[in-house]
Amino acid sequence: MASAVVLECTAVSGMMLMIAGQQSRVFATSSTTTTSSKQKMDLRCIQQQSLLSKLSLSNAEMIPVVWRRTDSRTRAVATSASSSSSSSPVAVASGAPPGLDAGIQQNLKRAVAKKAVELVKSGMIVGLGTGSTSSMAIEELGKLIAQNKLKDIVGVPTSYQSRVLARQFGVKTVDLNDVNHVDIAFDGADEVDASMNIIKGAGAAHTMEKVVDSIAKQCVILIDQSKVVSKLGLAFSLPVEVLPFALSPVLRALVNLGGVPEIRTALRKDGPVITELGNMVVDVRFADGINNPAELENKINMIPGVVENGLFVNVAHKVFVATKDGEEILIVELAEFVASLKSANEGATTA
Ligand SMILES: O=C(CO)[C@H](O)[C@H](O)COP(=O)(O)O
Repeated sequence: MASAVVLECTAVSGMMLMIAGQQSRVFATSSTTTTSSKQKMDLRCIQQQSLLSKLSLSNAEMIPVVWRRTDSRTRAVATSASSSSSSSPVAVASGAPPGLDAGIQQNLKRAVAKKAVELVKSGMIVGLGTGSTSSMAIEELGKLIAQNKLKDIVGVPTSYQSRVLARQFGVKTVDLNDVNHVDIAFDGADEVDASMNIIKGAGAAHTMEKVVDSIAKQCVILIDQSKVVSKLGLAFSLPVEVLPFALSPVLRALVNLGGVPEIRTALRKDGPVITELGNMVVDVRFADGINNPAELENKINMIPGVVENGLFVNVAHKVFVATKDGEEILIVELAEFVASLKSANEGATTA
C-alpha cells in the first residue's frame, strides 16, 4: 500500500497592517500562545492545498490521506467553562470538556457520525460537510454503500477534503451545480447555542458549507457535547472569509462592529490562509461574546468585500449531540441535551 500523506500545520508568523489609520497587529506571532494553539487546525494552509493538488482524484483511494488536526477546541472550551455564567445550564456542558480527553472526543464524534447516516435513504443527494466529524460521517456513509444497505447515493462536497474523502470511501460526488436540490446535509460545528445558532469555519470551509447546508431539505449538525455553549463567541472567534482586495476596509468595518479581527495565518508557511475560493480568513473576537447572532450575521455580510461569515442562524434543522453518560455514549437532540443539563443543574442547586 502507498504510504499515508500526513497533513500537518505548525507555525505562525507576524505582520502589521493599517486599521483605522493606526498600525495594528493583526497577524499573530508564534509567541502568542492563544493564537498559535487556535490555529493548529487541519486543512488550514496553502501547503496542504499544494500537497493535495498532487493527488489525482481518481487515484485518491490508493493514497490514504491522514487529515491530521490538532483540536482547536481544547483551549476554547476550557476558556468557555471559566467565562460562562454559572446560572446557565448550558454552561455546565461547556465545563465538561476538561474531562473530555481527545480519545473520548473521537469516540463521541464517531458515534454521532454513525447515528447521522441512519437518516440517509437510498436515492438521496447528500451534502457532505467538512471537518473531522463530517469526515467520519462520510466514512460511515461509504460503509453503508459498500454493504449495499444504501443505493444511488450522490454526495455534494463542501470542500476539497470532503471530496477526496468521499472518493476514498466510495461515495460518488457531483458539484452543487449539477443537482437541483440536496435532500440532507451533515456538517460539524465549532459552537452551538441552545437556540441552534452556530459558529462554523475552523476549517475555513464555511462559505461552501453555508451554501450546501442552507439549501438542504434537512441540515443535520453533528457535535460532541463540548461544542454546546451558553453564548456564542465567548471562546471561539468568528471566522469571516474576505476578498484579499478588500482586506483593509473590511478589517476597519469589523473593528467598528466591536470586533478584534485577526488574519488567520497558515501553518508551515509564512502568511495567510488562502481558502479554496482564493480568499483570506479573518477570525473576529468579540470580548463579550455574540449578543445577537442573527443581527451580527447580517451586518457582517453587508460589509462590501466580505464573502461569508461563520454564523449559521436558522440553517440547522437538527443538532445531534454526542454525550457521555458514565461509560455509555448517548446521542441526543440539542433540546433534550439542554433540558437534561437544566434538570441536573436544578437538582444540584436544590441538593
Ligand atoms: O466548520 C467547519 C469547517 O469549516 C467544521 O465543521 C467545524 O470546524 C467542526 O469541525 P470538527 O468536526 O472537526 O470539530
